[in-house]
Amino acid sequence: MQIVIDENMPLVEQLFAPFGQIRRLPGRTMSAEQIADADILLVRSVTRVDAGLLAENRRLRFVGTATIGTDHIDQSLLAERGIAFASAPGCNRISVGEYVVSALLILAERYQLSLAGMTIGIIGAGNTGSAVAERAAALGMHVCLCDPFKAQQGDGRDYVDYEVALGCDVVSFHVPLTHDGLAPTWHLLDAQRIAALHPEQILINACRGDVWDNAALLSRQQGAAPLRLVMDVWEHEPELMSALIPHTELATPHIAGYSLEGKLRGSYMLYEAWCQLSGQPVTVPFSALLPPAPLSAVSLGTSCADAQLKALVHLVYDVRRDDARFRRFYTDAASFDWMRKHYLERREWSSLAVTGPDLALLQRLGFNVVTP
Ligand SMILES: NC(=O)c1ccc[n+]([C@@H]2O[C@H](COP(=O)([O-])OP(=O)(O)OC[C@H]3O[C@@H](n4cnc5c(N)ncnc54)[C@H](O)[C@@H]3O)[C@@H](O)[C@H]2O)c1
Ligand SMILES: O=C(O)[C@H](O)[C@H](O)COP(=O)(O)O
Repeated sequence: MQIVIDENMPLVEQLFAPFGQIRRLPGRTMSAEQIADADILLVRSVTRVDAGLLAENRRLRFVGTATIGTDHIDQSLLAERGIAFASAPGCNRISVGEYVVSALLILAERYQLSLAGMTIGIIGAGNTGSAVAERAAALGMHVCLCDPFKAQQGDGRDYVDYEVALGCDVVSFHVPLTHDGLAPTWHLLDAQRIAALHPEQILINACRGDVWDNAALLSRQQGAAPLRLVMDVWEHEPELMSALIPHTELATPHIAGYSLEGKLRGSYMLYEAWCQLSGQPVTVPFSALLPPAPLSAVSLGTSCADAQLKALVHLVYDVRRDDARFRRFYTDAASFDWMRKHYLERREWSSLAVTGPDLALLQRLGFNVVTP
């Protein structure tokens, strides 16, 4: 079998080599001709899998995207052609949650804010939104979930309307990019709502760039009352509106989900899906794939006060690392993709074993708390 895979997908040789011949291609420029003979096609968010890409292929059996987002996949086309599909729901939810907490800790220090007691509106209460909610609640924030679909289904959690969530001290967006249906998310944060926000609010976008009207944001930021923006995703990536970058508090090149664990889980979930589809046993355990973390253990002599918590969080991952790199190296679309392809290794908090007294908060946040 011919297996075509995005060049940025980790682990695929260990996982898919037993099934056929692997050919890696740059995801953003994959063409119909290049994938004409593929039996399996594994992509990431930068490859649009549509009629154009599949125009010369008559043998495809399985398409997988090692991502949570699926807005780049024409799923109805795959269904029409009887091509099996899998994505990687929740694969990097923890990575996104940790990205948002790192950003909040940094802005709290920058503006002398106390996160405890502040309100956070979370737009989209699925895997990533819930990961943020869990961590924000652990830090004492008052969480307001906005998700009309989950509110309608009922899951025991309380929900607020969008306009209420937009009034919170922090508003973090975690919705899929949708253009139709009951509550489409394209430009969900539109010019009218951007104008109504107050300058002390912190807005975070770690879902899809097109959920925010970036042109309207730029004109707001160029005015007398700019907002406090944390932007990981940008409208029209990788051709983003670079004039926005200097007007943000933190700016990164679509890496909120790029922990090593998150990326490996994405590939692994497609391996599991293919094994299930093809009736073959899963022979490689996920635990065998994770390398040891560069820093694996820390012992705290005293209980974990705010300062220690911040130090521990940023010992494992500090979003300022990626912000500085982005501001220094971003010049054009190619540099955007280059920074993502050559992303520096980043581990999740669970990779750090912490011992010491009174570590309940660290445990709630996902650190590997080891009782002595
Ligand atoms: N920046 C990154 O690296 C990164 C990482 C992971 C996911 N993402 C993006 O974030 C999106 C969400 O990820 P997830 O794992 O939480 O997905 P999910 O499917 O688990 O949750 C999305 C939630 O959004 C809700 N929703 C849909 N439309 C809404 C609306 N108009 N208003 C409020 N809520 C709405 C849905 O009901 C669902 O509960 C993904 O689709 C992807 O595009 C980005
Ligand atoms: O949808 C997702 O999982 C995230 O946006 C993820 O960061 C996408 O990463 P990419 O496929 O663009 O490398």
